Amino acid sequence: MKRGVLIVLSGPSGVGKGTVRKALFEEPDIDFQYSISMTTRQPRSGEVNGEDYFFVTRDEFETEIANGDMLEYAEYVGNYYGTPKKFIDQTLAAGRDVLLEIDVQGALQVKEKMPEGAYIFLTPPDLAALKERLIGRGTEAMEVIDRRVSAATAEIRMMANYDYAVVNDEVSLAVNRIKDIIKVERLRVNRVLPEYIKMIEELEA
Ligand SMILES: Nc1nc2c(ncn2[C@@H]2O[C@H](COP(=O)(O)OP(=O)(O)O)[C@@H](O)[C@H]2O)c(=O)[nH]1
Ligand SMILES: Nc1ncnc2c1ncn2[C@@H]1O[C@H](COP(=O)(O)OP(=O)(O)O)[C@@H](O)[C@H]1O
Repeated sequence: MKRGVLIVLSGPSGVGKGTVRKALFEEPDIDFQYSISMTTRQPRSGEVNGEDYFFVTRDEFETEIANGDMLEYAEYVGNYYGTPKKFIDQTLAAGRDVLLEIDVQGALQVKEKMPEGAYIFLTPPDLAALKERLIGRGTEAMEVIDRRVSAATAEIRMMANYDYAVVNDEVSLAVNRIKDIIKVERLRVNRVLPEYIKMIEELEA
């Protein structure tokens, strides 16, 4: 069976990853799965365990790490965030595509292990827009915002490690660009060829 495509949506904090990912999954014709991350941070009001994140204790998270069950993880502002490995392995093996929405550190770890994925970097139209979005979201103090913006400049340089750059000027436009990327990724020779090789081998057997 043809393996599914791993799609990694990443980019600096405040660029709109969560917003764009949610809008993408509201589209009627989406036929890929979302990899739900695990975190030790407290759920925010309205967040649902097993939908937004798997919310676990530090002990539980550290056990997962020790067992080798995390594809990648990062510590961010005192909390662990990570991607459970089993769901991704099983879904890709079943021929279904999976989307991960993770920070830049995490995406680079995944790329080392799974370079065959499609790595999408979401960019702000400019740095002023990034700062305005972080202010507008109203979840961080000004000092934290300034730190996130300066972290973002370093992260933008990491774009060199990605396959695609998608500007998040308008959410619906960014969503359409990502849908186009996924369509193209499914047509890459290295995804299609193994199936044909198998057919030829069966014919020759
Ligand atoms: N490495 C890694 N980062 C993650 C994962 N899930 C979420 N993150 C990142 O962790 C950071 C904090 O996430 P969160 O607390 O939900 O805040 P918010 O995304 O800034 O609203 C964000 O940059 C997320 O993209 C994951 O599975 N792995
Ligand atoms: N295209 C956009 N135009 C204007 N504001 C946006 C856009 N995309 C996201 N935002 C806003 O920017 C803020 C940060 O978005 P969020 O999805 O939380 O970012 P991230 O998940 O990358 O940290 C939110 O307040 C969100 O509503």
